Amino acid sequence: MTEQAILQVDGLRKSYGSELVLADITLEVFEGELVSIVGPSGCGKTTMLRCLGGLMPFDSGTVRVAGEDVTGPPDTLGIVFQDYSRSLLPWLSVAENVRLPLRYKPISKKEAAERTAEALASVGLSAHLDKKPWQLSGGMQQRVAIARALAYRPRLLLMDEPFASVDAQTRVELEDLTQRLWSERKMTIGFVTHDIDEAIYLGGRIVVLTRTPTTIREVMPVDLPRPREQIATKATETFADLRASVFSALGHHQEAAR
Ligand SMILES: Nc1ncnc2c1ncn2[C@@H]1O[C@H](COP(=O)(O)OP(=O)(O)OP(=O)(O)O)[C@@H](O)[C@H]1O
Repeated sequence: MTEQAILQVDGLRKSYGSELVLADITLEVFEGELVSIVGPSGCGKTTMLRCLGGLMPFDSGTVRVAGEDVTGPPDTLGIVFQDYSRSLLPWLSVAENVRLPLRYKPISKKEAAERTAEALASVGLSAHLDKKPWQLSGGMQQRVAIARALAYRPRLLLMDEPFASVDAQTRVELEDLTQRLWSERKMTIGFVTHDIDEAIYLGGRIVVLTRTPTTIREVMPVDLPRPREQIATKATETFADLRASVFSALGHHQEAAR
């Protein structure tokens, strides 16, 4: 059986006015993969995810999710953004925030309620259903945003620097939560980060982007067994070697751009 690409990006090009941001992105992500995408600050990571998620038009190229050309937000795709304070509605409870997008799915109210409860349980927030997002810590708010995406049951989940705004301890907890949810739910995840260790720790492959006008510099396989563990995995020689390789792939480009 051949592997099925859930995401196919071919020659994606995107400018803002005269500023060319994405020059040529060609990438396949296969069903069940967790792919990390790293790149220098401002290289267009968010722009790329917005194009992949059908939230923004692009100049040329094609994006296909589950075999369908992306012209608007695909039903099979969920996105978790970095800025949870803007993505959650402050006047709705935690449970209502998670349930909201399910209104657009052809499912009964009963099923929507079940999915909401199940998703919030899986991120450890069953005790906080009736609170407002602003009554929770930053890490808990990002768990709500993750639960909202899970309840939607996407085949492909894109995460845009989701843990960049939380403290270091919360960040490692959320990384482990992501790893667990990915392995339990057999989802496909595209995880954008500028943190090299996070990219290696989570990814089965790492896509390294250049600076703008952005292309893919390198795709590196991550040959580390799962489940990964924060201290043991990061202490391995393979992890250290990968850290050096990703660092130099990013740094090499900076040299070339001078
Ligand atoms: N809506 C917009 N209009 C015009 N230019 C934009 C817009 N959004 C982003 N840009 C520009 O496009 C480039 C890439 O921005 P983008 O936010 O996609 O990069 P990024 O890699 O996600 O950045 P960061 O590492 O800071 O998160 C930047 O030069 C930015 O100023």
